[in-house]
Amino acid sequence: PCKCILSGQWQNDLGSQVHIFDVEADGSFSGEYRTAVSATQAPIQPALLCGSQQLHGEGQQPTFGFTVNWKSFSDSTTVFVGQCFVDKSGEESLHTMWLLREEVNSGKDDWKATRTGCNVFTRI
Ligand SMILES: CN1C(=O)N(C)[C@H]2CS[C@@H](CCCCC(=O)O)[C@H]21
Repeated sequence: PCKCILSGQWQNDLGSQVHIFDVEADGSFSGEYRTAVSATQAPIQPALLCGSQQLHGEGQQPTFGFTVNWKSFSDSTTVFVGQCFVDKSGEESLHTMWLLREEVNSGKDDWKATRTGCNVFTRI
């Protein structure tokens, strides 16, 4: 069964939505990230993402990673890394950790430019 092929629509507890397009034979994919919360007054437009997932073997709980280039925000970038889990009733979830790097004006602000967190996405 093709469990945890990441193609499709996902949502997290912050209300963000991720649309992952087709996953290639080498595991690579692209997609869009729509945040529900806006850090600025700029209108929210979908940000592009690209990444890859493990596809080898029968293990149906593959690891993956992807990068989001924010459009309507402060020239920041987020990288996500995680694993897809399937529960007893076949429900899939993406357990991720992320690093959000904002662009700061000078190197002396470099120390405070990266936030981290963890986040779970489920299919919608
Ligand atoms: C909405 N979010 C979300 O669904 N996350 C898992 C976290 C990690 S990416 C961040 C949004 C960053 C928006 C761009 C910016 O504010 O510079 C936050």
